[in-house]
Order: sequence, then structure tokens, then C-alpha cells
Amino acid sequence: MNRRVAVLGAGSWGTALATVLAENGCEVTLWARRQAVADEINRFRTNEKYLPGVTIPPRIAASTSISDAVRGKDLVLFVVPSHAMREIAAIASRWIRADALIVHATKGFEVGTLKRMTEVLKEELPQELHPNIAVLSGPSHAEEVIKKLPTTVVVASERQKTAEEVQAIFINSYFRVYTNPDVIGVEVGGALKNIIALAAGLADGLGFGDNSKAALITRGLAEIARLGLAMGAKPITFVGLAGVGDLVVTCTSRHSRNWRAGHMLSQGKKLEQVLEEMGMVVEGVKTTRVAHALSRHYQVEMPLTEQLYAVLFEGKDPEQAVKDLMSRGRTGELEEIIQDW
Ligand SMILES: NC(=O)C1=CN([C@@H]2O[C@H](COP(=O)(O)OP(=O)(O)OC[C@H]3O[C@@H](n4cnc5c(N)ncnc54)[C@H](O)[C@@H]3O)[C@@H](O)[C@H]2O)C=CC1
Ligand SMILES: O=C(CO)COP(=O)(O)O
Repeated sequence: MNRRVAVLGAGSWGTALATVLAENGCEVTLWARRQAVADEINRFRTNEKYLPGVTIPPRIAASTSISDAVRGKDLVLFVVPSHAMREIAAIASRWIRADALIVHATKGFEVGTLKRMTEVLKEELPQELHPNIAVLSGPSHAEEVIKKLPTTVVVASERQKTAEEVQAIFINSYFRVYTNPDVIGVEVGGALKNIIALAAGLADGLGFGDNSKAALITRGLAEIARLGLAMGAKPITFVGLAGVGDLVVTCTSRHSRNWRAGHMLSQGKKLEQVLEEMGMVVEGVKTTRVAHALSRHYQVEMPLTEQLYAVLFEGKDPEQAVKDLMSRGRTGELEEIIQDW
């Protein structure tokens, strides 16, 4: 195919997606924030901090220059943490080709503005690029994608042609890409599942069982869908890869940073210590803040988010949070959706 691609963000996910693209025949420039990471990739073909034990293909060249990375490229993929998206998009915007495809694979919202990542991208990129924007999401741990273990993801864009073009560039025999028109649903599902994954790690660490895990996943999905609906998402998206799919993988996988962070919290460690020890992005912490604010803004009940917020930021005992969740007033399971009873 021989497309020229820029991948902005040389963490685990950026490196894994750059590898998929390189194996699909793309010439990839991988932007790393730190010179040492770029040098390691170019000299030794490794990225030990973020994706240990992996050999990075020769078609990937690392650079610390955003302008060199994006200039003239057919596709620009943003895989920076959510807190860095606006800054990196603003810089990249000066050099991105006017007809380039723009994809992001970041799972989070912007703290403060409560905006989704495509909203941030639209604010930072010129109008003519807006129809070319897409989000790639779904159950996909970098550690498994890099081993070519069968993985399914979804790409959503407001314009069908954009989603299909992105699908064609990323899809291969182990990385199956589906299209979806619901950008809001895909972004909300991808971001909010991290809150539930943190709670699942906490629950597992505290010795709660499989019933509790299933309850977290299912009731987590209910509150994700409730907020998503209020924000304009299509409900059916949440039974797809960006909803159920990603919830299942992050709540059950030891690869999940969010699950691991929750598990460490269950051992009595303080949040700051957990984040320090992780040394990698744990999007669920900031997303809990944002979702807590969004639930108030849209007046949507989000009991799991509410309790996790209290545990993370108000020092609430997690065992008490579980007791409070279980002793809430009686409600119907799907009363917002099934109304004709
Ligand atoms: N790791 C995975 O398997 C998956 C991750 N994601 C999402 O991808 C995004 C990136 O995550 P990972 O690659 O896992 O993170 P990571 O922790 O492996 O790497 C983070 C990268 O972001 C860079 N970075 C940190 N702060 C920055 C800043 N202020 N400006 C620019 N760059 C900065 C770091 O240098 C590093 O290269 C997150 O939103 C995550 O939720 C999505 C799907 C899978
Ligand atoms: O989104 C992911 C897998 O789909 C990665 O999850 P973590 O950020 O919890 O590792």
C-alpha cells in the first residue's frame, strides 16, 4: 500500500499500532517525546520501557520532531495521553497536509473542558480536516497486538468514507477493523470503561468474587450507556467492541494498567504512589473526575463512578463504598430504556 504515516506517541499503544501499520506496508515515522526513546528505537529496534521484549520493524523511524513526523503524511495517528492531546494537536496542526486522514486511539476526555478527543482535535485542526477525523477503539492490549494475537477493533467517523479508508489501512489477518458511524458512543465507551476497570482491580484485590466482577461489568455498562445516551451516543454501540468488548478485556486482563492500578489501591497504597509505581498512563483516574462532573452536568445517575470518585479523591474506604452500593434504594434494571411496563 506504501502509505506514509505519522504516529504521535511512542508509548505501548503507539508502538504497537506503528508496528501494525509497518507490517501493512506503511512507511511510519513514530514521534517520541523523549530523545532516549527515539534513539533506542532507531539504534536497537526496541522500546523496553513501554513494550519490553519486542523487535520494532525497520519500516519504523523514530523522531522527536513533530514537524518531521507529520509533514506530507497521508495519515496522522494521535496516541498521546488525553492530557497531552490538545498541545500535541496544536503543534502538529501547522504541518499536517490538508487532505490527510486524522485518527486518534486515545481513551479519555480532557479534564477541565470535559471534551471528547475528537472535539479537542476539531478545535485544534483546520476545518478542512474535520471530515477526515476518526477514532480507533476497542478491546486491544498492545502486549497482545504486538504478538499478532487475533484482535478486533472499531473505527468511527462522522464520514463513512473516512472510516472505510482508515479501516483499509489498519486491517490485516490478526487486526480486524470494523467501521461504526457513532463517534460519540465509541469515544464514551473507550474512555469510561477505564473507570470500571479500576473498580474491577480494586474488587479483585479485596477478594470479591466472580459474581461481583460480572455485576461491575454489567452495571458499569448500564451507567456508561446512560451517560452516553445523554451525550448523544447510539445505545447499540455499547453492546459492541467499544462497549462490552473493551469492558470485558480491561476488567479481566492482567495487562490492563487501570485494573492493575485498582488492584494496587486495594493493597492500601495511596493514589500518588500507585501512579508513580505504574510509570504508564492510567487514564481511568482522570476519567473518573471527568465522568463525575459529566454525570452532574447531564443529571445522569452513575453510582459506580460516584463511589470510585469518593475512594480515589475523598479517601473513602472501598469496603464501605461496596456496602453503600449494595444498600442503595431499589431500582429497575433497565428502566430508562424499557418504559412500557
Ligand atoms: N496500552 C494499550 O494497550 C492501549 C492504550 N490505549 C490508549 O492509548 C493512549 C496512550 O496509552 P499508552 O500508549 O498505553 O501509554 P504509555 O504509558 O505506554 O505511554 C505514554 C506515552 O505518552 C507520552 N507522554 C506522556 N505525557 C506526555 C505529554 N504531556 N505530551 C506528550 N507525550 C506524552 C509518553 O512519553 C509515552 O510515550 C491512552 O489514552 C490509552 O488509554 C488504547 C488502547 C490500548
Ligand atoms: O484500552 C485498553 C485495552 O483495550 C488498555 O487498557 P489499560 O489502559 O487499562 O491498559
